[in-house]
Amino acid sequence: MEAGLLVPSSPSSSSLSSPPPVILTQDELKKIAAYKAVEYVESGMVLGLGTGSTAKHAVDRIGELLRQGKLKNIVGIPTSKKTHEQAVSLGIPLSDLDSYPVVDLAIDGADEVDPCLNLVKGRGGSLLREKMVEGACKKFIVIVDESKMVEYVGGSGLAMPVEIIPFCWKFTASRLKKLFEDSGCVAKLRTFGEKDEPFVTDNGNYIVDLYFKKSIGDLKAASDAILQLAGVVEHGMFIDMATTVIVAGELGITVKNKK
Ligand SMILES: O=C[C@H](O)[C@H](O)[C@H](O)COP(=O)(O)O
Repeated sequence: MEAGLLVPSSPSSSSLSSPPPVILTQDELKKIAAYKAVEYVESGMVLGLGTGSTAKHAVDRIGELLRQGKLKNIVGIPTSKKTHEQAVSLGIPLSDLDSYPVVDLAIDGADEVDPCLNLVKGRGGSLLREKMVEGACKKFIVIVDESKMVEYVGGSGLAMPVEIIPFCWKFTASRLKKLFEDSGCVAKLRTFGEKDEPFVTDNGNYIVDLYFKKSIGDLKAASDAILQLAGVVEHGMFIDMATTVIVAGELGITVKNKK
């Protein structure tokens, strides 16, 4: 585990008063984590490019280093249409898993990280492509600000997304809810806009967000149960997939490696 202070110390020991501590915004913390992760990128790598407000900083940085000639021969595999567009705008050469079934390194954000480095992802709706790309990686670095650290999956009280096919979505949502009745599960179709239209993923599917009042216990058992339901495409629990998590907080960067 490494740690580095973000808050500058007093410039000289003779100063009578210390400068006020620098309060970083959540977005600045995300950027710090992202830039740290990009230090692991080497020329010639096939890179999984994550999605979301944290991963966006990493993709920007990769584009910048390519432009400066400090990185060369990178092939990016984007995890969403949005990241694809961003990478194209930055001139990052792109391909896909059909051509590159093994990815050297992926860098992506997360919505929750538990003490065993299990994740919740997909609050931005990109969980399926992310899981495909990040499941094909030799190394998967997760970048978060400290607000994403939780005691257990679902512990933030926010959504655990499940991508489902649109056909009879209410039926699938009620079966999902029933699976986790003991955890006080609430299942909600993700919608957007004034008309509450269903949110549609890059793959043409819907998302049902599951909210838990308490821990769902064994994550592998929960995963198996969800994936056994016909109509479910994928869920947002990324169990035992992250190899490194970089956490940026007010007191510095912490790098947690999988044991
Ligand atoms: O679908 C979205 C992805 O899983 C994101 O990586 C995740 O939601 C974290 O996003 P952000 O960095 O914007 O908090």
